[in-house]
Amino acid sequence: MTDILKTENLSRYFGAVVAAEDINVTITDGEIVGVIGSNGAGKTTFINMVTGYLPPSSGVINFDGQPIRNLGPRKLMRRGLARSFQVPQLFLELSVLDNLAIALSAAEGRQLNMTRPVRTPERISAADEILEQMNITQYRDGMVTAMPQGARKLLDIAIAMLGEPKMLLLDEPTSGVSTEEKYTLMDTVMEVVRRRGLTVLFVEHDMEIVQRYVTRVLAFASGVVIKDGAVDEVLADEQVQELVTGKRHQPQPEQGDV
Ligand SMILES: Nc1ncnc2c1ncn2[C@@H]1O[C@H](COP(=O)(O)OP(=O)(O)OP(=O)(O)O)[C@@H](O)[C@H]1O
Repeated sequence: MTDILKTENLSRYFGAVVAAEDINVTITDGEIVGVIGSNGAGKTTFINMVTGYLPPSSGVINFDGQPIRNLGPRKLMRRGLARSFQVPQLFLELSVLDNLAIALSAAEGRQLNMTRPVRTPERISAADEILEQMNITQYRDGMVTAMPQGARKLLDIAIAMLGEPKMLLLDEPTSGVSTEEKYTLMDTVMEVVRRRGLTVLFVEHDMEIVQRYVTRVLAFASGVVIKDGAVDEVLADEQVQELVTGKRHQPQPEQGDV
């Protein structure tokens, strides 16, 4: 197993606010890692720095063995690092198919051009393939506004997968999604992730989702990683319970224990 993402002393300050400080994280190819932390803990700042949306104040980011700190989101996407957003970044008044065709055209590095059709046979075929894998084919020809929130999240993640990334960073994939929809959504995403052998890092507030889908957790508090380890170990940690999850996530005693 090789390292795919490595950060060294990665920091970001907004004036006097310490949004992230000395983040040292190494992610191995194929890992599924959860990022937890209370509001304002620095999770999105970390994801934004790694994906080129926010320049770090200091520190190093290596992806796939190369330094990437000065690269923007487009270049990173072409290197194989893609992301989805807490609020899906979609053209609401366009069809689902057009959203995918436009994203594919951007992934190919093309500017939109009135004289060139955005729907080419190759793009339609690639769009149909990902729609089927994400179980959202039924929405293909309708506008994004006609999709429920869970399906919009799946479309946003589908778009992130279009450039055949090696690693996917998901910012709160289940936020705003109903309790009934969230497991179906995560099962669908994880099946595609497994089939494609992707590495995933995802920010999540829902500890049931964290426990079910990740093997390793990074716990953030006040811009610092306070714990990095196996999911059960991190969720059982006293400091994590105090600062991130609350006491209700303490492991329950086995039946018969006194
Ligand atoms: N553009 C900005 N300007 C000033 N301060 C910012 C900016 N972005 C983030 N911060 C601050 O940096 C800190 C970390 O914010 P961040 O959004 O990374 O937290 P988070 O863990 O993602 O929170 P949430 O779970 O609420 O999304 C917070 O104190 C926040 O107010």
